[in-house]
Amino acid sequence: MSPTCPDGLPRAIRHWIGGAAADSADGCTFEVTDPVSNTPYAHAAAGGRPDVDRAVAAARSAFPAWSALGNRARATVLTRIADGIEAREERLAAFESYDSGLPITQARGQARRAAENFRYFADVVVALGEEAFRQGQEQFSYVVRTPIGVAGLITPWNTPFMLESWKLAPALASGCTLVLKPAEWTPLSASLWPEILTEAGVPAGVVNIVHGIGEEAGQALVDHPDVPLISFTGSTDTGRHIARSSAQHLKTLSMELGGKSPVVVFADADLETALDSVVFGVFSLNGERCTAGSRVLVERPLYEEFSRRLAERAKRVTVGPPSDPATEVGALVHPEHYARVLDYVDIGRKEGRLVAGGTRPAHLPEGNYLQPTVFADVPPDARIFQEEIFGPVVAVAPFDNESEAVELANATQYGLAAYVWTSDLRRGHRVAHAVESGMVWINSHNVRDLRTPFGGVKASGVGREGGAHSVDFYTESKIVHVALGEVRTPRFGGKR
Ligand SMILES: NC(=O)C1=CN([C@@H]2O[C@H](COP(=O)(O)OP(=O)(O)OC[C@H]3O[C@@H](n4cnc5c(N)ncnc54)[C@H](O)[C@@H]3O)[C@@H](O)[C@H]2O)C=CC1
Ligand SMILES: O=C(O)/C=C/C=C(\O)C(=O)O
Repeated sequence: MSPTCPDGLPRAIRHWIGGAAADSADGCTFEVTDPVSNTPYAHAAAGGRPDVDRAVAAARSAFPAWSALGNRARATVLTRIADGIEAREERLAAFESYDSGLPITQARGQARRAAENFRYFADVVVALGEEAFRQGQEQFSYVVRTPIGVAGLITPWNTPFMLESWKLAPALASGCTLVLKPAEWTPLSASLWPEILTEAGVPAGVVNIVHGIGEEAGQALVDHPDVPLISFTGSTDTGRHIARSSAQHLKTLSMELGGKSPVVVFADADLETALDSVVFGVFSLNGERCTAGSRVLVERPLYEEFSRRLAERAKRVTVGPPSDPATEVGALVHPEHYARVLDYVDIGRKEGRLVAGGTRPAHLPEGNYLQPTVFADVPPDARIFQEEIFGPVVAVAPFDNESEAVELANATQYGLAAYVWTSDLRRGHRVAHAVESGMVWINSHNVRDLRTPFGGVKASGVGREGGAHSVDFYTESKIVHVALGEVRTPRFGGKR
């Protein structure tokens, strides 16, 4: 076990079902490792169908009372959850950083964002009104919004607790009860939910957590007939598989999938700010980020200078132990993922020109560390231009004019985020409109506004979450029409 293990590290990570910690029905567990020592530090319960069945049953029995509670009362509980997260910021960040390899300073930021998610959705549902429509003096129609039932939430390993909170908060605010299946590589921070939720007064059964392998616990949740909705964040391949499985029950789906987000830098851009943003955008969170700007397209007159300076900056990024406050890039989550990223680096050596990184830092002989890596002159058909690497690796390519920039930006199957840098705002908006992506930032890095729709197009996902979009997703709308005046129904079948 790593010598830097945080205080209070559990040796056993258990399910949370109906308000109580639980082992799997068959007693199965799996080993959980940290990305610095790559040795097991705990065993986690490996859930299967019987565990998911129990969790769904608990969520179903908690649903009537929770959904009937009313938005304001649920918002009060959400605010207490936010308080509980904030009170544990340090422990939460230490757990997250230890388990996932995220630098501790960034893990603290993610813990704060998790609390913000709960405060934000508490405010959203308190402010929520319902729509009404009037047709002159004849008819009045109003929308009744009801929580959809038991939500199935399946989350990834890249910023585990924050992304769990991004689904839990709107689901709970909307009146759903839920079953969460955290990612198996990073179950540690989810082990803090039970004490946070219990302290906040969340009734037993409202939130249930089943740990386990995706193909077993996750699949059982997707297949369960009493779970009408799945919110999934993860890889595009798994998303496609879940969509196919969900078709059987016609489930409501939200899919936040992979990305290969372009950063388009025009020659008139503010070079220093654009550089800062590109470096942060692809190397923060270890590059394990769906919205990472992992393809940088630079207008020809600026291309050589930009590539050279990006390489220089990448070489100066501090790679180090996740627990060190000076660390900017920590350890990649798991040896399997590390090997996959290294494979891409080998592929990139043949496809582009390696100008920075590509190797393990000399001062870190153990652990899943990679020096931030920059490939220049990457052609658009290269695998490192097309495929999501999900690590600290960036592909850089030149373009000659605006239409070529848009063509290159759109030349992958993905369409999650895009970034445009130019001092010509008209052009910024034109490019933003032409780029095929769910989100575009102009002269800005990935600054989030929780009121805005979050999600992608093409292979990057289906649906939007964030703000009112999340409430729409976790509720069903029913329209009630009522006649206001005299009713003149066309008469069939003769006179009265
Ligand atoms: N936020 C994002 O955009 C993410 C993208 N990825 C991409 O995916 C690649 C592979 O990562 P993986 O860990 O394999 O991601 P994944 O998509 O397999 O895992 C995400 C979640 O889905 C669950 N899952 C897996 N198979 C399932 C199934 N059949 N039914 C229900 N749930 C299932 C997993 O247990 C985990 O909780 C990464 O290298 C990266 O490129 C991965 C995680 C997050
Ligand atoms: O900011 C959000 O709400 C979501 C961010 C998600 C990612 O960065 C990710 O999945 O990598």
